Amino acid sequence: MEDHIAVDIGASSGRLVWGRVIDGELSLQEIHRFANGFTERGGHCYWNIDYLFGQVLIGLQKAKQQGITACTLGIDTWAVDYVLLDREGNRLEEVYAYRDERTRDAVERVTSQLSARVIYEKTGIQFQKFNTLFQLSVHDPAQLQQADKILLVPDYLYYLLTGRHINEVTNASTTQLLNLHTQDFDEDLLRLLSLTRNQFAELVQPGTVLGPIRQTWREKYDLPDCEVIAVATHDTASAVLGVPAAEEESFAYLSSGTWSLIGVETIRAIVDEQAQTSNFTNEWGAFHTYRFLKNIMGLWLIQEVHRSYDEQYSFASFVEMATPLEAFRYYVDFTDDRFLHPFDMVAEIQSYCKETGQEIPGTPGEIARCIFDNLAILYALAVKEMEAITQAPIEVIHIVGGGANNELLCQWTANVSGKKVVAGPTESTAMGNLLVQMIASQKVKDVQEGRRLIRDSFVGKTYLPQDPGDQRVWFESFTQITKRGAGGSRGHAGKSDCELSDGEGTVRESRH
Ligand SMILES: Nc1ncnc2c1ncn2[C@@H]1O[C@H](COP(=O)(O)OP(=O)(O)O)[C@@H](O)[C@H]1O
Ligand SMILES: C[C@H](O)[C@H](O)[C@@H](O)C(=O)COP(=O)(O)O
Ligand SMILES: [Mg+2]
Repeated sequence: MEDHIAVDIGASSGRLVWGRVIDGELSLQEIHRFANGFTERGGHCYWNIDYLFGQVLIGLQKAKQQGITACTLGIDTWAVDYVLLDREGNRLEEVYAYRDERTRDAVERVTSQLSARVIYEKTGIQFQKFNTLFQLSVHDPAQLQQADKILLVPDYLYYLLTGRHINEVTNASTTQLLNLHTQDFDEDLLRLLSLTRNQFAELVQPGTVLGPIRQTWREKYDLPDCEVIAVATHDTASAVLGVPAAEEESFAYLSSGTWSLIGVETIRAIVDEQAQTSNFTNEWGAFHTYRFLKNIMGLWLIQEVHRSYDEQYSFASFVEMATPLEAFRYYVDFTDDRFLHPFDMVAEIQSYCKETGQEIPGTPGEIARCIFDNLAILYALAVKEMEAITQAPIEVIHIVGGGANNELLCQWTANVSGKKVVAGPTESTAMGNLLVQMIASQKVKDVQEGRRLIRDSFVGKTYLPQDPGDQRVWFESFTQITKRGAGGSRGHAGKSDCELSDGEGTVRESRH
């Protein structure tokens, strides 16, 4: 098969991207783009999964109209959220969105039955209150008992397309239900949830061929003849595959979209106390790797500010307004759960600054600058923590996803971390999705060859650190103000504060 189509659905937008290797380069074309986002009804947050599946079919129909008659197809989406199916394959209810408040106390409830340390040693997954483990722990038990199959969102889209039940491993690992040692769902955790193994599906690796699209869709829509392939269906796992790193590079990736997922690729999980205290995760990667990473609140913050200002400013204009302003006038600990789903993000940021005795950002540019500056500090802290935990130096940070377009944030990530930053590709998730399809189709030999193809096919932008002199001031001010805290529920990140010593750039760790 020469043509490949990636469906990449993030929390804020989705896209279908056509890819083909032409004269030794990866040629891409965006075929269809659509908005995504959860809606709130009756005090709960839901995804519109029927709308999303409809957009996939519309995108495939557009592909056929553009002359793609036969192709492979892969789907990736955000993590943790799931669908309950009955024996006939019908959805038992709406699909909850992970920002739903129902899990506010779920971590404490679960870890009172099985300790956090035991759960972390079993799974290696960061404690985020919206992980599937915690969502299922607060789900109506009667509904759970009726579930014949529990599929994650991309698994469900694959099921709708092909009729096949699967749980693909990279996304299944984000449930915090997979056992690192057995490489299967953990029996103790399933028992704690009163669930059984056969309520989940067959665990499959990226590259597994699932078959054709069901005849029922091909009769209703004029679709290409597709060979559907399970890719790295967790969008971040695909994003990591699409990072154009050279084989010899010691690199960190930063998948910068709604979330900022910053991490390194490892071949073994790291589940020591230091990793747990710093709330790093070991999500499963493609080809038997692990994604040792940390969730940082990300560009959700500016997406919500965009909404607070009635969408009158583009993301590019926020960057333009923020760029000329003084750096680090405000310090905000965006790991605090209060920023996970506030009613009004602008007001929440202003309240935090008032509560911590700081000046209050008032203009859209000041709010944006506050967000970008403090994200840069959190990225730099995560890099310092990873170097301390893995004992491996990080030479370059590859920023991929929509955030690669944010020149201010890319530059200040370099300034505060002291590392070289390479920005792009924006569509690394789609490229990683295509990469698995091309490996499965034997068009590309392996990940290294695929990354070389991506490197040869697009030009990234390099940012070198500037103003290294002020780093210590920024870190120490951030640490002092955020340690004072501002009320609100702190994130489940057992944060360790890395502080720079006297400017040599070495790292001295201090812990709460
Ligand atoms: N031109 C731009 N300038 C600045 N930021 C941008 C630009 N384009 C996209 N972004 C940022 O990228 C984010 C979306 O990234 P994306 O990877 O598409 O998110 P997701 O996959 O989570 O839906 C936006 O929220 C915005 O902050
Ligand atoms: C809730 C999860 O942590 C989240 O989905 C994250 O893993 C992720 O995949 C974010 O992807 P975006 O493209 O929505 O930023
Ligand atoms: Mg994304």
